[in-house]
Amino acid sequence: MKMGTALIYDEEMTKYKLLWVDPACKIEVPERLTVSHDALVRNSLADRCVAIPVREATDAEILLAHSEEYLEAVKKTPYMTLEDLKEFTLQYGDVYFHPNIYHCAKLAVGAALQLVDSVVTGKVRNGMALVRPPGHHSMRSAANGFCVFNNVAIAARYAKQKYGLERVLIVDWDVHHGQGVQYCFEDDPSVLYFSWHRYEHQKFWPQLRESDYDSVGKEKGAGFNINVPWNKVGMENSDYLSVFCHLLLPVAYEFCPDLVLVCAGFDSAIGDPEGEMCATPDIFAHLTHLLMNLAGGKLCAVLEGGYNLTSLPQAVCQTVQTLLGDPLPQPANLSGPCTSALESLHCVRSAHRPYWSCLKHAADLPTSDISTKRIKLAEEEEEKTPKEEEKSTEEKVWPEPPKRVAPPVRSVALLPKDVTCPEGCKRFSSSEALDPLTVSKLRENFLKDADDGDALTTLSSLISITEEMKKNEICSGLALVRDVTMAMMCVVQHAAAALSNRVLVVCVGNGKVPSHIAEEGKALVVQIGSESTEEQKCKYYIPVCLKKGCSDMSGFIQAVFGLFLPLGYEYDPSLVLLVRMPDSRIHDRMWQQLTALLQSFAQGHTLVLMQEDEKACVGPTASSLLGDPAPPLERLQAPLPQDMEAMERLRHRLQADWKLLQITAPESG
Ligand SMILES: CC(O)(O)NCCCCN
Ligand SMILES: [Zn+2]
Repeated sequence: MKMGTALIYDEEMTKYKLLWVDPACKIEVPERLTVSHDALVRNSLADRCVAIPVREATDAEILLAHSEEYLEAVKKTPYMTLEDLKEFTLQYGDVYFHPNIYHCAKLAVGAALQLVDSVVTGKVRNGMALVRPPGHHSMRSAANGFCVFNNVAIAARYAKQKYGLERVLIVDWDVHHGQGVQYCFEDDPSVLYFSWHRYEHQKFWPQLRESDYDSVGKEKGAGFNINVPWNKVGMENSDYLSVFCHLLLPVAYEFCPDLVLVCAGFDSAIGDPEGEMCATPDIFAHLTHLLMNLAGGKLCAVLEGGYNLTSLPQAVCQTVQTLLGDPLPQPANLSGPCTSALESLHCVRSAHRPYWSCLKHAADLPTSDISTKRIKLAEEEEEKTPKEEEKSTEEKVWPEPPKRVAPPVRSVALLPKDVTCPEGCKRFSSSEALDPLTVSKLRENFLKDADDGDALTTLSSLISITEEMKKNEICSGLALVRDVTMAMMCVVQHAAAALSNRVLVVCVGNGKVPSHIAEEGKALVVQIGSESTEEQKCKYYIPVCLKKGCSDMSGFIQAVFGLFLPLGYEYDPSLVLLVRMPDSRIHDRMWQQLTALLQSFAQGHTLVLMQEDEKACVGPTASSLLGDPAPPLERLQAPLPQDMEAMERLRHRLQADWKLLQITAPESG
């Protein structure tokens, strides 16, 4: 049964503010919370969530990440005069105190813990806590960067202690480095901390040497701290997606967390005065979705920063709407990552090569002088071509995120009569007959013996399904057919011709795929199997070979993140056709992960084709199409080196045509 999404908010946390002049702190205003919550209410998202009340954190909970002397000191602030508060604040950096901030800081921690309880106990599937003060900069004995207590660090410790979780992933997409979280867990292999942040070669606040990519963690925690420094402003959606696909997700799946906590700061969105980035609010729908199939969907998002009162609420709504399971928006103009982002991505992947088998094949980092020279060269290169993302004073403008309308029918199933329709799916029966022209075309093009009534019914039903997807009357569908290759041909032919759709075809397993359907670019066909099919003929037919075939989960997941997702984002199809070739030998869990992840594209319009003897796959496929989180894969062992090298060569060859496949800066000079 579909579990809900928690929303944790209390207006008490708006009842503190800056009481004196401090340019560094004036952006942290109560309105950040009110505009975010009001937007959720206005967009009818709040009432679709399960409202969970906040509570005050106990001393013991706060002491999970802070010292007694610090807690005792903060306890005194409610009784301080304005002068005392100013005095007290001076000992910390870029933060302010207020008579009510201690109360609000306890509520912010308590909100995060309530969210953890609701998600881990299964009362809800996932959720978001809208809190202030934020947390990720605060340290064991110091407030910092508008933060008093480290909400997410405490939540991670609390989840491990109370529920015995072994591994917790913290994803920090705030535009600042959560050094407080890094310090908390840098020697702890049970908490993987990932952060990207504006850095500009240590020129940007908090200007810490340890925020750079070579801080990989200490002692037993080596490898479990991942810093992605943004050395230029103006990063866009492509930069964020590239880092997710080529770094965070492969590592996160290898880590196989029991819980995902997100330091959900939205100052990494366009228009924010702190981040000065150019990623649009809808990208947070994709970032959220890409994390939702880890840990069986147990995801807790806790607000950190976000200071533009227009992009902040938009990004909060995009995040919550995805947590609720609504179809994703079409990703906005993906132009490929910029050189600076590629330099950073390359450096981080190289720094973490020793710790993650998915990065083993990452090219070696050149010796330091070459790398800085490369970076300098790359930057000079970029300087020469002034890009719009240079620091600009004029107000940034961006389009309102598109409305994400969930079609009346979430998923249909085209099944032989004797196969029961999974709960939540609607059995498809081709009600209206197709127009005779289409029927005659079907006969001549696809039917061996023209009067094969069943085949004709099946093919015409598939065509009807794609037409109803085009009209957004249904979101997705699955079909058991006698011949998946013929069905695939028919759908691609029709979708390309009649519906002028770009179709992404993902073929899982061996089998002859008539690559001519990819010829003119109306379809992008990627096929993954154990046979190295004939060399890739054209840009739109991409065969991926795994020595051990699709049963090799670690090789498969590398193909999904390193190839399928970047290709899919760049191709930007309006229909995804997922074809399970006969005896593909793919594990059900891997199949469900793939079915879930491919819904990143085409606003979730996914049509799954399976051979009719694969009845056992109908239930699991349907649950993924209905938005249930795919069950976690077990801990992945190393992918086969020869598979990874083959994928490297393939990626290297394709990246000229497909920019999102790049993971290193183009050879400069
Ligand atoms: C939570 C946060 O990361 O947005 N705080 C940013 C503080 C910036 C101080 N210059
Ligand atoms: Zn921030």
